Amino acid sequence: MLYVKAPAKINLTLDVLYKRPDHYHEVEMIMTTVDLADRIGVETRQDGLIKLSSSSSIVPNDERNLAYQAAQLLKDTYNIKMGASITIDKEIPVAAGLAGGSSDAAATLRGLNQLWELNLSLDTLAELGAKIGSDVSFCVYGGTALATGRGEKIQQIPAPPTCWVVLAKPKIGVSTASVYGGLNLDEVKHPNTKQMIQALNENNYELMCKSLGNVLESVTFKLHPEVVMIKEQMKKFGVDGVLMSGSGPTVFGLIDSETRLSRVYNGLRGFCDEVFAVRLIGERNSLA
Ligand SMILES: C[C@](O)(CO)[C@H](O)COP(=O)(O)OP(=O)(O)OC[C@H]1O[C@@H](n2ccc(N)nc2=O)[C@H](O)[C@@H]1O
Ligand SMILES: Nc1ncnc2c1ncn2[C@@H]1O[C@H](COP(=O)(O)OP(=O)(O)OP(=O)(O)O)[C@@H](O)[C@H]1O
Repeated sequence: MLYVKAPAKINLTLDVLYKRPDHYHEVEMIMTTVDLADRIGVETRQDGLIKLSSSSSIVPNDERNLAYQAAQLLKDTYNIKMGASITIDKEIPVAAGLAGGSSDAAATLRGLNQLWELNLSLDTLAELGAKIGSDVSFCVYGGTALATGRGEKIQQIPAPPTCWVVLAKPKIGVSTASVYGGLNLDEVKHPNTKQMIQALNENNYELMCKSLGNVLESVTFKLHPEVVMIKEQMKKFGVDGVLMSGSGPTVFGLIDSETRLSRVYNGLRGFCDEVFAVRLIGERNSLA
């Protein structure tokens, strides 16, 4: 069995520029990886079938699973006769705004590329990944990137200053399609993407914390007031910066002191379903 790491992502910024005729939204967002990861195992099957199992009882084990779709897409595109057994050790919460499914698909592409000796470049895998979902291309590379288009155009940028990240997810799942669908661009406050890029270029932690912004917060906050409450609690417990990731409902807080980290972590565990304290990684080579 070959094992591949599938880390979660957070959005440091998420801006929507306009709605496109194909019903997707043109986005501009800065994404980075955190040290909370699923573990994907891949093994060749001589019978040509794709079989998947996972440690989670809520993700499907059939062709609805994004990792299954990744294997099928590779097989179909390159006319591969071999099959694969895929296992998923799920650590990333599901439907959380952390790209868990997308990262599983990306890790499956990387893993099978190696296992089946296809020698495809990461750029080729990212292009394939875009057919599965908008976040998959970023997850193929990992690291830190500016994503544009519908999210599939990836430009690597410097990793953020290292710090702690507290992730807090309330007991609800959010549908990405309905959040984008509920967006009113006349109402939103756009994040300053350029300023965030400057912060990363300068390795400036304070400016990074000040530049966090996500236009989708306006929609998810209206649908789920408990997400607003988590954001307020994080501020109260003393994080340096706080934002909802993706379409939510996970909220993340950035902290650079271990003392404050335990205060925030313990405080949130009191009333939030799933809380994680992890490191911001943001380096491309961390996928090994
Ligand atoms: C919210 C984010 O996670 C931020 O990183 C992504 O923009 C969403 O990425 P994703 O979950 O991979 O999204 P997809 O599976 O491609 O799309 C799910 C649905 O979200 C909406 N969608 C997604 C991406 C985009 N740029 N515009 C959209 O309007 C569409 O209704 C689409 O049918
Ligand atoms: N490998 C997988 N892991 C998790 N969910 C999966 C997977 N494959 C398919 N799904 C389905 O995808 C849906 C979204 O799950 P996921 O955890 O990827 O959401 P997310 O973190 O909000 O994604 P994003 O941040 O990319 O919008 C769930 O309804 C789940 O059933």
